[in-house]
Amino acid sequence: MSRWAPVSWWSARDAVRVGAGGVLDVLHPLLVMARGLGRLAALGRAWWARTPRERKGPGLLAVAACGVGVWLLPYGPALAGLALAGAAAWYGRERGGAVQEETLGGDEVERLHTVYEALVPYFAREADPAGEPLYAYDGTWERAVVDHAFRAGRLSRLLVRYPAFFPDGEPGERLRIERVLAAKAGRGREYRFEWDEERNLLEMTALEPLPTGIPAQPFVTGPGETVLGFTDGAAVRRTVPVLTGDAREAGGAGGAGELCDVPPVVWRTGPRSTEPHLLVVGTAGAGASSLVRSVALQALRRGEVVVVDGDGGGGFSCLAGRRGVLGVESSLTGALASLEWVVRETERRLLAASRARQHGAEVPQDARSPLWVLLDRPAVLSHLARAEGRPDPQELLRVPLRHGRAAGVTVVVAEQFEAAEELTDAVLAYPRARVVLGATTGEQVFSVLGASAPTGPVPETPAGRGFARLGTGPVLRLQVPATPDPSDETARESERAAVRALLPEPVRAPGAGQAT
Ligand SMILES: Nc1ncnc2c1ncn2[C@@H]1O[C@H](COP(=O)(O)OP(=O)(O)OP(=O)(O)O)[C@@H](O)[C@H]1O
Repeated sequence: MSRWAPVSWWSARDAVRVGAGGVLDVLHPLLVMARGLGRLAALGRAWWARTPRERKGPGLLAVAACGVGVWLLPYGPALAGLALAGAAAWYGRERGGAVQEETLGGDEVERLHTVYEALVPYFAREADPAGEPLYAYDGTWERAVVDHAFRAGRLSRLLVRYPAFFPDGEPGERLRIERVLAAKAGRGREYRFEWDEERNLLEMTALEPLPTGIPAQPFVTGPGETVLGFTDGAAVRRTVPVLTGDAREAGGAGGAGELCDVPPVVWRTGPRSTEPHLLVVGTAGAGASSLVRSVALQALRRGEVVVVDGDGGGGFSCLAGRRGVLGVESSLTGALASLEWVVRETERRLLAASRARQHGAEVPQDARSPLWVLLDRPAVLSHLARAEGRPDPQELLRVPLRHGRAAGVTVVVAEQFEAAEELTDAVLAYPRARVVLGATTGEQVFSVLGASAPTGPVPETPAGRGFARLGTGPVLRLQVPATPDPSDETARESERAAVRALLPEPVRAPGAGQAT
């Protein structure tokens, strides 16, 4: 063939392909850098989105200060440019990045298939009119599993599509699916389930355990705010600084320790609160008394409390005779006397507030300062009252429960599930802030909170672990701060010391009886 013969079509295409490949090879470093810069920008955006509002300003300030520092350093900008290029190259690698996409191994494919097979009995239906049903005994997981992620070889996130006929509005049906998924994804972890009823999607995410052992301490809160416990970062927009238990132990009880920011469940009380009263229901020994004690210690920072300890074993004697504690009662007679006083006090406050308003004056301080009525296990006293033919102490709660919000009176009732049916209608109806504690069933959670728990079965339930719901808000996982009775020798000494440190000063010599 002559040197000058026309080039054939195929050889021209080969030449273009080789040329394009060469150009891509030459540009490859630039492409990697561009991808890395994009990923760094995405990480920055994600950090910005998850940073609480109050920490954004200081964060920006720190970044700006670093920028000025780098600018002033000799060769600072050049070194910063090199560091950025290095970071971009690292994050731009083909399989690199903070969020590394895993190629599915055989084991992972098998796990997804197992999960799919476990769901088939619930999501498949005989004689499905759909030509190719999503779930079938001889089907495969690829169409049903929309997204998934594995961490350390275990399923950490799963998004599945379910058929439209599945009754996803029924808590019982949901619970069955959640149990199956939690079992197949691996026991020993807690999972969050989110049902997207509009798109027939169910998302399961493996959760980190909540922090346990955070001791009682003066939490950074505003007036009328009470920290019930701690929850997931994604569930609330706020964090509070706390000293962790280990840090306090390291530094000695109450000593300076390492601070860490944790997301709290904050309950707001007072005249503008939509959830002015709290109901806690727990299994025996789940930590309901500790939660009441924790609320009492926080309430005493700004108000006065009356405590009724139904079975006398809740460990509230540490509060007796302290400033702001108007009474700690465990007998039926004492409880009735205290609660009758609370009723009269609520009415007095209402009257004083109404008179002040009529005269266009400010409501006097003694008619609006916070008064807390804390009842632990009232069912015991109700039973005794019935046996002795005396009035039920719970009936006396009707007035503060109904009018307490306007009178600055907050009621907290804690009871065990076994005796929950002894709670009166008023106690069950008025408290709109609710907590369940302990190893509870889905039905128990629903009966108290009026909504299902967002997570499946809890593998291990440490004391003080449960769920909280404020009004009609979402159900939040909850870990109550460790607030033991200071005389409980089974509790950790550092935690007991932390409670002792929070007790208000005594108003009379120890042993002189209870304040009334
Ligand atoms: N949040 C918590 N962190 C650590 N330990 C806790 C927590 N809450 C409770 N405990 C411990 O669990 C035990 C039982 O707590 P508590 O007496 O508060 O439970 P309870 O539900 O009131 O039980 P009961 O009604 O049977 O007295 C105590 O030893 C207490 O120190």
